[in-house]
Amino acid sequence: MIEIKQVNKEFKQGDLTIHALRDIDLQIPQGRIFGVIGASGAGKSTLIRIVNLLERPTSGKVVVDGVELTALSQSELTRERQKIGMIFQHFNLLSSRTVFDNVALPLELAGKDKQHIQHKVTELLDLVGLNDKHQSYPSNLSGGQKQRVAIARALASDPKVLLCDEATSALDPATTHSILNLLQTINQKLGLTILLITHEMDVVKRICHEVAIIGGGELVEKGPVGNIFAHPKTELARTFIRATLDLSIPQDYEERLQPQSDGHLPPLVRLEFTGASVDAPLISQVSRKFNIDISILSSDMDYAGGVKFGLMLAEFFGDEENVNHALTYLKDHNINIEVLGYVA
Ligand SMILES: Nc1ncnc2c1ncn2[C@@H]1O[C@H](COP(=O)(O)OP(=O)(O)OP(=O)(O)O)[C@@H](O)[C@H]1O
Repeated sequence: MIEIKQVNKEFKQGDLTIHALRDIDLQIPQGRIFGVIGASGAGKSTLIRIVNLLERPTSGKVVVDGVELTALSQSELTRERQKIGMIFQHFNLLSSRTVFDNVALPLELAGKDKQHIQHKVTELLDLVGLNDKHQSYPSNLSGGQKQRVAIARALASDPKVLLCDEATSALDPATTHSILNLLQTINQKLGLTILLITHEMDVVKRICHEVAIIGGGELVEKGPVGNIFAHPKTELARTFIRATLDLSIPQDYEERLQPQSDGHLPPLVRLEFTGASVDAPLISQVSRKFNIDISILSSDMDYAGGVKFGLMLAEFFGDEENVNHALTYLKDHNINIEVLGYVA
C-alpha cells in the first residue's frame, strides 16, 4: 500500500547540509498498522511528512496505493492526497469551528452537499464516540476528545491510509490507551492502513503489526513486532525495548546495598531475559541444582514472538560458591546478569 524506495532527504541551512534521511526503503502492506520508532531528531517526522509529500524527498520514490506520488503534478497530487488522512500530536483543530464543523470541513472543501455532510459527519462522530459533542468547541474538550475529532476529520474523505504523527504523545497513559484502541478498531473495521511514528515502544507493542527503527536518519532494523521484541539485532532496538520495562530498585534496598560481599551477604541481581535466553524454568532449576534460594523482588516479563523477555530483580541466598555457580549457569543460558550490590 505504501512503498518508500531509496528515499533521501537533505535540508540546507546556509553552508550546512543536514542529511535527515538516508536510503530509506519501506514497504507497508495494505491493512497493517506499521510503527516507525526513533529518538528525537532521528528523522521520524520527516519520514511521515514525505509519505504525503508535505516534504519532498531529495531523491527516491514514494508510491501510495499503486500511484507514484513523487511523479505527479501539483493538481494530481492534491487529488491523490485525499487517499491519505493525517493526525498530529497537537490535534490541529480550528478553534472557531464546532466539532461538527471541524469534521465537515474537508467535505465542504470537496464540494459535498449538505445532506451528505450531515450523514457522513454524524456517522464519523458516532464511530469515534463523540455523538454528544456535535456543537461543542475544541476549547471545551479534553485532549483525548480533541484527538477523536481529529481522527473523525481525517477519515472524512474515506482515506486508504492514515498517518499518525506522534498522535498520543500529548496524552496521559489512560487516554493514550483509549486512542490506540480506537485506531485499532478503525484499522479492523475499515481495513485502513495506518502508519504511525512514535518515540515510545509501548505504543508499538500495543497496536503495531510491524515496526521500523530509525536512528540518525537511517533505518537500522525492521520486522514484525514480535520478532523485534524477541530477537533485537541492534543496540538501538534493545534500548527501546528496555525502556518499556519498568524496574527500579526499591529505595530501602538501594540504601542497604553494599559494593562488596563479606562472603555472607546475598547479591541483588538484575536478570535480563531476551529472545536468546533459553526458554526453560531456569529460576527453579538453578535453585534446586545449586541448593540456593532465590527471592524475586520485582519482575517485568512480557511475551512476544513466541518467547519470554523482560527484566527481573532477585536476591540470591546461599553459599557464596554455589551462588556464583548459579549465576554462571544462568549466563550460560543466555540470561544477561548484573550484580547490583550485596544486601546488608
Ligand atoms: N525544515 C528543516 N530544516 C532543516 N533541518 C530540518 C528541518 N526539518 C528537520 N530537520 C532536521 O532533520 C533531522 C530530523 O528531524 P525530524 O524532525 O524528522 O526528527 P524526529 O525524529 O521527528 O524528531 P522529534 O521526535 O524531535 O520530532 C533533525 O536533525 C532536524 O534538525
